Amino acid sequence: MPEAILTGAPARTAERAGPAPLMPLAARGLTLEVGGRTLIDGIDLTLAAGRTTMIMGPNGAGKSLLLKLLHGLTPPTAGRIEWGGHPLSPAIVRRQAMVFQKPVLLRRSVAANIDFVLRARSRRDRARRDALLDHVGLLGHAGQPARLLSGGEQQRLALARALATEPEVLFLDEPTASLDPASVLKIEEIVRTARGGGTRIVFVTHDVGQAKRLADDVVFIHRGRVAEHRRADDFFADPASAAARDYLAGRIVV
Ligand SMILES: Nc1ncnc2c1ncn2[C@@H]1O[C@H](COP(=O)(O)OP(=O)(O)OP(=O)(O)O)[C@@H](O)[C@H]1O
Repeated sequence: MPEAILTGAPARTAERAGPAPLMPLAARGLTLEVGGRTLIDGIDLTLAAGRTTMIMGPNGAGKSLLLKLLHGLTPPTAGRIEWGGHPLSPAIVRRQAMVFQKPVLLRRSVAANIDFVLRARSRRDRARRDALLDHVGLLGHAGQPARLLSGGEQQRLALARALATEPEVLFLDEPTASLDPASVLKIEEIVRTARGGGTRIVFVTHDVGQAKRLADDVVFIHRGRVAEHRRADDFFADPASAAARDYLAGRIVV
């Protein structure tokens, strides 16, 4: 079974030249104002290839909005985003996928949810679908209506749908926020495998333990700005910003 089916991004080698790499990401002066409120306030951010970035910060800091801006779901009111030196475009967005806290699924069977994505990419093939379902532990549920799955299973199906697009960048917005610990670990394992296969992970979480388990680097957002962006070990050992220090110490940060 080809590794890419399970892990997301196909290997890009000299022999198999594809489009230019999406990384690094460079966001400059990224700003979003809505109704006179500055929700994202001049963010400068550079993300290198081959890593898992965890985005952390208190409620309302702007984490989800940042993800939506980077993935092109919301246009900024000022600033720019470049992926691999190119402005964000529909072609770039198609090379990325996003998973939300509430799984986005079709009211069809588990298998049909994957078939739909594969067909949209002209890659429908039963072996491929079954490999994806097996990878997320849902092969035995293939014929069931997706809406009857448990919350954790639905989220694994949402992840399988995202992986079916072979994303080079996978955005995850609190995908495990309402799940039990066993489901959380299963999803983390799938994310880890995707990263191992070369998919760039950008993951919003409130769960400090999860961030420690997965992060190569941490972006801490506070009041629509990057309070700090550090290697994970450094961030957790000695956060530089007062907001992150308070957050990690369990103090209320507003
Ligand atoms: N479409 C929108 N229009 C107006 N305000 C918005 C919109 N989306 C988000 N906001 C506001 O922007 C701020 C940041 O929202 P965002 O969802 O990015 O926060 P967050 O850091 O992800 O928070 P949480 O951890 O609670 O999910 C919040 O004050 C929110 O109410």
